[in-house]
Amino acid sequence: MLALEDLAGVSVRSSLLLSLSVLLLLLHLWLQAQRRPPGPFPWPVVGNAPQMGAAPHRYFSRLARRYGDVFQIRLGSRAVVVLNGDAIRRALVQKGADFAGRPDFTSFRVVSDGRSMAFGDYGPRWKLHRRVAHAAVRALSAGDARARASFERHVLSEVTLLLRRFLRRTAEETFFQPHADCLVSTANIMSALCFGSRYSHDDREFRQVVGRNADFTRTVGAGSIVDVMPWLQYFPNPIQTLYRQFTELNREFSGFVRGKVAEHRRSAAAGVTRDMTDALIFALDKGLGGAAGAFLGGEYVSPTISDIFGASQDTLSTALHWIVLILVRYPEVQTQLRVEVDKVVARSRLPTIEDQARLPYVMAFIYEVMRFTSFVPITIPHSTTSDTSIDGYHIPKNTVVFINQWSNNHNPAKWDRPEVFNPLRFMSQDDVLDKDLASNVLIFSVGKRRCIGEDLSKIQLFLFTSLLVHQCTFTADPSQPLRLDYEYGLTLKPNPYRIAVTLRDSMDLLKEAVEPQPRGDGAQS
Ligand code: HEM
Repeated sequence: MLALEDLAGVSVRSSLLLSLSVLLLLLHLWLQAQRRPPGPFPWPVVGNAPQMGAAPHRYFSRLARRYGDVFQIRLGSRAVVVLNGDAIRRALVQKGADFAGRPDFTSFRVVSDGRSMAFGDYGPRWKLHRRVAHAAVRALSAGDARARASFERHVLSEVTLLLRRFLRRTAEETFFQPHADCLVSTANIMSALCFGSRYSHDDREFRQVVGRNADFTRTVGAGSIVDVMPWLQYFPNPIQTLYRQFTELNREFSGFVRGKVAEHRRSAAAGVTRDMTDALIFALDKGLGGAAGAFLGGEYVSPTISDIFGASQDTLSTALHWIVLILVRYPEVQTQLRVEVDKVVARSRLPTIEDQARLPYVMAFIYEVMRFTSFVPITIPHSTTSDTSIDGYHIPKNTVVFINQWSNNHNPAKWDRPEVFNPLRFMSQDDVLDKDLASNVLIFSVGKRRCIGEDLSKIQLFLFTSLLVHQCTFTADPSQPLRLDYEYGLTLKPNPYRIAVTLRDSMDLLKEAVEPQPRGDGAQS
C-alpha cells in the first residue's frame, strides 16, 4: 500500500509531467507555425538576386531539386517563396484565396495608375473587376457560335495578310526574321476584338505601341530588381533608367487606349456592341456594384481594356514566334502536321474551328510547344492574402510568391525525357489527344488568377497552325544554325532566326474567304 506522502509525490509528478507535455505540445505547435521553407543563404542587401542569372526558372528548378517544391529565397529586402511542381496546384487550387494576392510592387502601381485588374490585389473589387473583364472576353471571342465565327473571320484576315507579307519578304530578302510580323499580326487580331480596328503592318504608331510590350514584360517578370530594391530608383544607374522607360511606356500605352475609349464613347450607339470596348462601356459607365460594397465606374473601362489588350499581345505573338521556329527546327514535325491536316481538310477548302476535334496531332503539337518552351515560365508574381501554410511550412500574410510553371512542365517524374520535343507524347495509341495529360501542361496558371484568355488563345493558335501548314511551307536559313535559346522576361522570347516561306498552291482560297483591303498608314475598320 502507498503511504500518504507517496500518493502526494505521484500526483505532483503527474501534474509536472502533464504540464511539461502541454508545454512541449505548445512549443511544437509554435515551432510548426514558425517553420519557414528552407532555401539558400542570402547575401546582405542583394539577397539571392545575383545567383538567379539569365534564366531564373532554371535556377529555381535546380533549387527545388535540393530543397523540395517549396523553398524560400531573398531578393533585396523581400522574402520570396517559390512554388514548384505539384506544390503549385496544392497552393493555387486547394488554398486559392490565400495565394491570390499581388505584391505591393512599385511597378505594379504604375500600370493603369493602380487600376489594373491583372496587377491589382485580391479582394471584393478585384473579383468584380475580373468578372467584368472575363465576360467581355468571352462575349467577343469564344462565348457562343456567333462570337466564334466573327473571331474566326478576324484570324483568317490576319493569316492572309501575314502570309502575303511572308511571301513578299521571301521574294525580296530570300530569308527574313518573322518576329515583328508575328507581333503585328497577333496584336491586330486583338485590336479588332478590343477596338474594332486593324492596322497596316507599316503603321508606325501601332508598331511602336505593340513593340514596346516586350519592355513591359521585362520589368514585371519575376526577379525584376526595381521592385525588390526600390531605393535603386533614387540615383542614376541602369535600373533607374529601365524604371523610367517603364513608366514612360505605360503612359504611352494608356494614352493610346484612352484615345480609343474616348472615340468609342463618341460613336457608341445604344444596343449595338461592336467590340470589347463597347461591351465594357455599357457594363461600367452606369456603375456596377458587387459584394461587400465593391463598385466599379466608367474610369475602369480603359484599365480593363488595357489589361486585355496588353496581356494578349506579348503572349500570343511569342507563342506564334515559337511555333514558326519549331516548324523549321523540326521539319519532320511540320511534315507530320501537313499530313494530318491534308487528310482531314481537302485542298478545296480552309481549316476551320470545327476541324479541331479531327486534328488531334495539331492540338498535340500546340500543347507540346507550350510545355517544351514554357514561354511564360513564371507567372505574374503572387502574394499571400493571409497567414497560411503549404506542405507544413508557415507563410505569413503579404509574402511574395513566385509560381515556377517551367518546373512542372520539365519535371522528369511527370514527363518522359522532358527536354525532347515530341508532340506524340500527347497522342494515345488510338490516335486520340490525351486530354488528361494535356491538362498537366501549366502555362495559363491555375486557381483564382488563371488566365482569362486561355480559350481564345487555344483557338487562335489552332487556327494559325492549321491554316499555315495547309497553305504554305516554312524553311530555315541553312547559313545560320537554328538555336532554341531565348531572352528572359515574363515571356521567354526566341532569339532572332531567319526563315523563307513558300506557297503550297495559290492564295485563292484565302482571298475568297476575306478579301481584306489594307489602306496605307493608320487604322482600318
Ligand atoms: C498563349 C497565350 C497566353 C498565355 C500563355 C497566358 C498566360 C497567362 C499567365 C501565366 C497569367 C498569370 C496568371 C497568374 O498570375 O497566376 C495570365 C494572366 C492574365 N491573362 Fe493571359 N495568357 C495568354 C493570353 C491571354 C489573352 C489572349 C488574354 C486576353 C484576352 C489574356 C488576359 C490575361 C489577364 C487579364 C490576366 C490577369 C488575370 C488575373 O490577374 O486575374 N491572356 N495569363
